[in-house]
Amino acid sequence: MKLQLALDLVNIEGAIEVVKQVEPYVDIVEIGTPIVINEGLHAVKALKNAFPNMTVLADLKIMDAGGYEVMKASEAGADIVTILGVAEDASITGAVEEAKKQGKQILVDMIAVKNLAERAAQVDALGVDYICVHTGYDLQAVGQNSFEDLLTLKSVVKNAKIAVAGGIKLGTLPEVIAAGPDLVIVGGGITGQDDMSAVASEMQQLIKQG
Ligand SMILES: O=C([C@H](O)CO)[C@H](O)[C@H](O)COP(=O)(O)O
Repeated sequence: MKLQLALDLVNIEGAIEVVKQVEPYVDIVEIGTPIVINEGLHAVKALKNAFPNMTVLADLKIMDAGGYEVMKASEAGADIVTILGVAEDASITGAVEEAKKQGKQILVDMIAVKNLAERAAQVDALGVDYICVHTGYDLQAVGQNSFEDLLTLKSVVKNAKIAVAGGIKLGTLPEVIAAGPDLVIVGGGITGQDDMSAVASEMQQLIKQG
C-alpha cells in the first residue's frame, strides 16, 4: 500500500515547500487539478526538477484527447496521469496507449460515475494501471466519503491497482487501510495540518503496519 500526497491549494513554490517537509513519508506527489489550472504543466516540470527521484502524478482529470494530453503531461515529467472514468472508452484507450509508449501509468478517477461496479469492470478491461474511487470537495462538503465505493471497487476490479481519495484524515485512515487499497491519496489531511511532517509520518507508519 502506498501513500500519495495531493497538492491542490498551493502555487509552485508552496508545493515545493510542502514536499520538502514530507518527502521521506510519501511515495507519490500529486500536482492537483487546481494547480494545473492555475500554473499549467510547468508545475509538474518544476516539481520533477526539484525532486527528480519522486514519482509525480499529474491530476489532469482528462475528459477528451486522452493520447495528446498524456503526451504533454509526460513531456513535463509526469509519471502517472489521471483521466476520468466518465470519459469515452476511446479516450481512455488513447491515454493507455500513449502512456505505454512513454513508459508512464494511467490512473482513472471514478469521480461522478453513477454505475460504479459496471463502469469499473469496463475500465479495468481497458488496461489502466489504477482505478480510484474519489469523493470530490463538493460532495465532501455535504458529508459524503468513498469508503463504501472502495469496497465495491475491491469486489469488481481484477487487474488494475485500487486507489481511494477524498477527505481522508489521520482519524479515518485506519478504516481506509482495513479495506486494503493499493494507494491512499491524501490532500488536506496532510496539507491542512500544523505539523505536516508529523502527520505524514504517522500516516506512513499506519500504512506500513497495513
Ligand atoms: O482531486 C482532488 C480534488 O478533486 C481537487 O482537485 C483532491 O486532490 C483529492 O480530493 C484529495 O484531496 P483531499 O480531499 O483534500 O484529501
